[in-house]
Amino acid sequence: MYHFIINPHSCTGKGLHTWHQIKAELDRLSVPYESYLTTHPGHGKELAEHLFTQHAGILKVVIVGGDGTLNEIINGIPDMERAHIGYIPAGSSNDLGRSLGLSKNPIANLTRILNSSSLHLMDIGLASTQDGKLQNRFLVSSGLGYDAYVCVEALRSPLKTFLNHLRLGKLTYIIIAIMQLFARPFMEGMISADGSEFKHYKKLLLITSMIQKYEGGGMKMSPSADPNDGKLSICFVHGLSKLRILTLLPFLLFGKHTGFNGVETFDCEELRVKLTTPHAIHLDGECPGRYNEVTVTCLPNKIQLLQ
Ligand SMILES: Nc1ncnc2c1ncn2[C@@H]1O[C@H](COP(=O)(O)OP(=O)(O)OP(=O)(O)O)[C@@H](O)[C@H]1O
Repeated sequence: MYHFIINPHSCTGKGLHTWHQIKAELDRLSVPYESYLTTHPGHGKELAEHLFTQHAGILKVVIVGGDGTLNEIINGIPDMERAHIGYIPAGSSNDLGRSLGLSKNPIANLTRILNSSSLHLMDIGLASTQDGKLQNRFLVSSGLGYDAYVCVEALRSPLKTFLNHLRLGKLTYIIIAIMQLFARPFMEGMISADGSEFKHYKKLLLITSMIQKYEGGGMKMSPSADPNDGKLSICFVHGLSKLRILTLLPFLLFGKHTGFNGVETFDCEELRVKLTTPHAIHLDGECPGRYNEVTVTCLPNKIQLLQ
């Protein structure tokens, strides 16, 4: 039995359209399944919690939606060891699908999941605060500062809806990225990796922890990220003027930004950040609030994907 969780609203309605195609194929093949459509933000998490409380043992959960829906669901699963997860991308940015090289064809993805004979184990990340107010998993990336502000804006911007209708959803992040660069102040704070001494930085633009290579609708933030190495790929930018950063954005698109002065990259198992003032954080594009002290950890081989 497969349990399908669908965000009909993902990519401004593409989720529902994709689901209709998948449902027809499931019915044609007489595959046993249950389906659940999300009705509001946060519902994916509630559905996953409910599903795993109601059923014992291993569950095959297939997610139809974008990275945000995936994020909600993996945060609702109490015990990742019990979840075998299939993913059919139907979002605006689909950075997990892009990083894993998944097909853009929903039926091809369904066929892959139904015929899956092995599980693809992959790392996930956990971002937390000491008071426990933040305790969220992520599959693709988590970022403090600039990339989070871009996500906050993308989530509420009518531009995303408009461009999704024109099938230009990827452009949303590029346009908002340029606008947010000049709208937001820099951060200041300290960073420590794997227990090293904290180092202080001024004019911090962003601090991003990547599991996958891509975020923000195809920005190759970490070209060397490996979702099976048990490590976070960190990228942070500091000490540059905004005009200089603007000239670097095209390089970021193609993952060629890493050699420049002011762009630091390294791998670690645990990253600790202490900012002088709270700033927005995103986890797979979902933005739970603003924080100033965050610990990000890699949880090796924590998710089991039907491949
Ligand atoms: N029925 C619904 N109505 C409105 N919003 C929903 C509904 N179900 C889920 N959501 C919210 O939609 C948001 C975006 O979902 P999702 O990530 O699937 O699509 P997307 O933003 O188009 O894709 P991506 O994250 O890949 O850019 C999530 O924050 C989720 O909470």
